[in-house]
Amino acid sequence: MANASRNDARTLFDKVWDAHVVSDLEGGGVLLYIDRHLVHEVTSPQAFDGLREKGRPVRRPDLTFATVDHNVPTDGRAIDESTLSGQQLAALSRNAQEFGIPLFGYDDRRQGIVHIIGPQLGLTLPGLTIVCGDSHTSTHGAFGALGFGIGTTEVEHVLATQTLRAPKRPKTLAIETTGRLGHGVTAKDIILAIIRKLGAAGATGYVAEYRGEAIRALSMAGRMTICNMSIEMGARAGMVAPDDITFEYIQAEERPYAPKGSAFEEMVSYARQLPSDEGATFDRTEHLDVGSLKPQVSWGTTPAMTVDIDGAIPEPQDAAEKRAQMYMGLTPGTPVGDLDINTVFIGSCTNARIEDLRQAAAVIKGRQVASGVRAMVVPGSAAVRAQAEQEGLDQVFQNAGFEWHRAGCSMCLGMNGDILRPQQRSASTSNRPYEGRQGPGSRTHLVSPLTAAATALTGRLTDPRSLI
Ligand SMILES: CC(C)[C@H](C(=O)O)[C@@H](O)C(=O)O
Ligand code: SF4
Repeated sequence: MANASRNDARTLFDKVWDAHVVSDLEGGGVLLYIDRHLVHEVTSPQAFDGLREKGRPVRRPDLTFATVDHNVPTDGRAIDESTLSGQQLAALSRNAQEFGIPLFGYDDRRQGIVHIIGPQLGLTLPGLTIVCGDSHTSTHGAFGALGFGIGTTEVEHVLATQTLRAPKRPKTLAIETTGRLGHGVTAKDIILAIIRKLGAAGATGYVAEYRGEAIRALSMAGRMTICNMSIEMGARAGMVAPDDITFEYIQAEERPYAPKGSAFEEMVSYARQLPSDEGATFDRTEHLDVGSLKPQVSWGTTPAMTVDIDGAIPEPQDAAEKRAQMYMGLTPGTPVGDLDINTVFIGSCTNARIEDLRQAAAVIKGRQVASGVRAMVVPGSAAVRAQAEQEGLDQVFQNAGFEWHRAGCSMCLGMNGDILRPQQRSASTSNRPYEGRQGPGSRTHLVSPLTAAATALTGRLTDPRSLI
């Protein structure tokens, strides 16, 4: 009996995956049922065109939700329909209307970055499969959902069938954390440290489950920050087992799509079965003690090229690191704290929730942005923006010299025209410091909202622990 129960032990991932298998595919793999399909304007136009050509409707418009995020202007500029950005926005409006899908458009108070609004509206729930034509769909795993990005061809398949062909079952990776975060060190620093340790492709083929006391102690915002960046080490998805913190978040009054009353109770009792069973085996296990963790900052062109905030640019270990240092304009041995920053960007689906804005505001309150530094806050959703304004955070930021923007992806990838000039250096709360991502020639350093705020005040990459 003991043996039998040990063999039956399953991980969180196994349970969610197994519960969604519709059938086996010929030649291997399975057909997976999809509970939520989130759609944005960049990866959906060809998918809708495909449906139109074949004369197919959207199978479950009630499980499909669209928003505009990547291309929306955040600085008050009008949408210009002569640009590719404007055309993608217009196409999504037309497609949503034609196919009967709810769209949280530019002026809707539910609008925002797709991975911020799913949880916020109560669409993201434990045990669901959630897909979107966007790699950071891993964010939703913070709820014990299986969320992952899909390509545009798959977007069309999910629109048409509400299922996804999954040729390969991912392997499982346990990331065991111990210790308690020190003052001024955050979830962003945990995930940067994990990626630094495992490498930018270190979790390819795996679904990561973040476990242990350091994860259990995090708010949902922190857990989302961590799951969000799972893809930055190649993981197919990241997950955290649901617990009371999860249920409290879902129960908050302002989540229109969350289950209520007995439906909520049912959801909770289902979710309580989901955590990995004792004795469940993972294909691989990694460990991180966060007790001595310092704020992290990326120096290179992948999130794995990261050091402690009080560290220095390392000697390049390979051609990729050498190239990254050339691109970033860095010499080995330079203390990170000596690097001058032109722009501070607080935003993105990694770190633009109300908790992130509150943390940053607490650092800058009553202080001033260093002269010559452009500092901007781009809330992750219209609702985050409204909440921040209700709390007076917009005033705190603006009094300090920050720009206060509308919600969207903005300078995370610069599709909407919010970009750096060539060779300008940013401290950014986003998730990818790739070449050219924040504009041609842009140099991005990934940091937490606390570190971004401290950096805005000094104009140099700054340890927030010196200011709080
Ligand atoms: C535009 C979209 C396909 C892309 C992604 O998939 O991640 C973007 O959101 C990003 O962060 O680079
Ligand atoms: S905020 Fe950045 S990472 Fe997130 S969806 Fe938008 S572009 Fe992608």
